[in-house]
Amino acid sequence: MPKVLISDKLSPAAVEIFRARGLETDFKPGLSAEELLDIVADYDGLAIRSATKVTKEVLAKAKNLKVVGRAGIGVDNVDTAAATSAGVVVMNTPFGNAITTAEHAIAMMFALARQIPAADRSTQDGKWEKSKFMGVELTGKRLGLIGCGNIGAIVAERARGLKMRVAAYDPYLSDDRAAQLGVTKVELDELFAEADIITLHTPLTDATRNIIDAGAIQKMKAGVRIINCARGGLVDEVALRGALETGHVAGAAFDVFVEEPAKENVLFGAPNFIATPHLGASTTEAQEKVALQVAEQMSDYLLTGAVTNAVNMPSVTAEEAPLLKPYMKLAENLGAFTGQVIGSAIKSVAIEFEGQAAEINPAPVVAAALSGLLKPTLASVNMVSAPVEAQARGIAVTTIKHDRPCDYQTMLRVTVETGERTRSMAGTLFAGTLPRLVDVQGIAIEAEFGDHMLYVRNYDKPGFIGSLGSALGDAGVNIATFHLGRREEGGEAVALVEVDSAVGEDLLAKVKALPNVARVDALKF
Ligand SMILES: NC(=O)C1=CN([C@@H]2O[C@H](COP(=O)(O)OP(=O)(O)OC[C@H]3O[C@@H](n4cnc5c(N)ncnc54)[C@H](O)[C@@H]3O)[C@@H](O)[C@H]2O)C=CC1
Ligand SMILES: O=C(O)C(=O)COP(=O)(O)O
Repeated sequence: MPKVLISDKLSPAAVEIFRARGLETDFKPGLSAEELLDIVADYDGLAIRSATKVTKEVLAKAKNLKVVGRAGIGVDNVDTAAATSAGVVVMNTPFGNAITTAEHAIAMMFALARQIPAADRSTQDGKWEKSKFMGVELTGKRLGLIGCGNIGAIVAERARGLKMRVAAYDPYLSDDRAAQLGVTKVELDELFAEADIITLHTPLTDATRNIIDAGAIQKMKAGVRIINCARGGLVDEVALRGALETGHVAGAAFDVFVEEPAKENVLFGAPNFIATPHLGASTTEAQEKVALQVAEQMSDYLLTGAVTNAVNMPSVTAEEAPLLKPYMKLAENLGAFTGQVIGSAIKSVAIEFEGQAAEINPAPVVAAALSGLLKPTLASVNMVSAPVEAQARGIAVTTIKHDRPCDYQTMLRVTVETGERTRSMAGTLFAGTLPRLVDVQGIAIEAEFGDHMLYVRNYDKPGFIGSLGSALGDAGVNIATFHLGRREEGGEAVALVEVDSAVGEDLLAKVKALPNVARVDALKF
């Protein structure tokens, strides 16, 4: 049974779900990086929030790991590229904490507008400084959103309810969506020039790092207020400190910092600066939602192969998973067959879907075909890593669906080109689940994929079967199944022989030397 480690403070709901689904579960929130390195090899699944750093080193140790589940949105604490190369699915829960985080941004906006934290401290210190804490009204003010995805859109809706005028800078926001949200789409400089309050809701990327820097602050209205409940690093902290000191920025409220946990920070103690310790997602409701969701998603993947909300793999629904599994196996076998006989660098791969196969979700099947194809040349590749490995090698991948009469109820074909030669294999599913090879290089054949096989290209001449049988028998290799196909009588032919043990180089050379044999390969599936 798969084993899961929860290494961050997830709601106990996650433990309950994992255990109810029959997974062995260890709940160890607050593990140090060293402790994680020591034990991670034992687990098939790792459930985290933002504290655990899933680095290259962790992934290198995690020999059994199949899935990292982030109970939350941002996966910047996971080395997703390294996870993909290691064949580990990374999934998140993109919606469960969005409302809660948007509410935190709104709370920060009120806290800034009315200086609530400072007023609270002063009042409880017995000062009653009524005139010191003059606030600003939010009604009618311009709110500038940088990023208008899930959370930004919720902030926009709430802010419109507060009678604010809302503008958004988000290159990926469509005009229709902006109109639906009642938000004015603006360019970044326009937002900087017009906004009374700016709130950030983008991921941290190369394009968004320091999107608010000293130059940007210069372009802002004097008296602007800035809220960051998205990611540390979106705002240049040193530049902001300077602007808070001069009063050009009238206040800032941050939930996230360049270095976390932020025990020290250049912004701490600056005038009108409010800080919370990455609390955006921390409500009972949100934590229950993300914990439940991540535990269900991870259990589904580990137990059924269903993939939901993965950031590095196409989705496979729970309903699709049982239907797609045999197709993925067939595609992997067809890919593995071609990969083992191709012999030189691959330029392109086409995966064709015919009959009932033309109706299925092709992406996971293509990933499985690529995984089989690349396995003979790459030490460890699976359907998570195969598409990026193919891309990295400049292999062009095409998916073709045919809507035409087909000899079989369902059929997949994998065709690989190297520039010098083309290899093409097709297969079907017997009884909807059993992979069968039905075509090798245009020659009809009907064969199962066995663990050890001999693939012989020969000429259709009398005596071939006998001499091949004797060569194998003399070497003590038992034949399990024997399948033949030929292009025409006396012409090019194919023999696929399933054997009970691996065929060594000596025996391969003997078979190759038999009369009428053109080539022979030992295949493994
Ligand atoms: N403080 C906290 O505890 C939490 C923080 N977050 C963070 O909030 C942020 C937003 O989350 P969601 O709204 O769920 O993400 P999302 O993916 O739904 O939205 C992000 C938006 O940013 C936009 N964007 C991307 N590049 C941009 C650019 N260069 N300039 C302007 N806009 C750009 C995208 O088009 C998208 O609309 C993420 O960084 C997430 O990690 C999320 C949950 C809790
Ligand atoms: O979901 C996110 O992106 C968050 O930043 C929430 O982080 P947390 O789960 O509270 O450590």
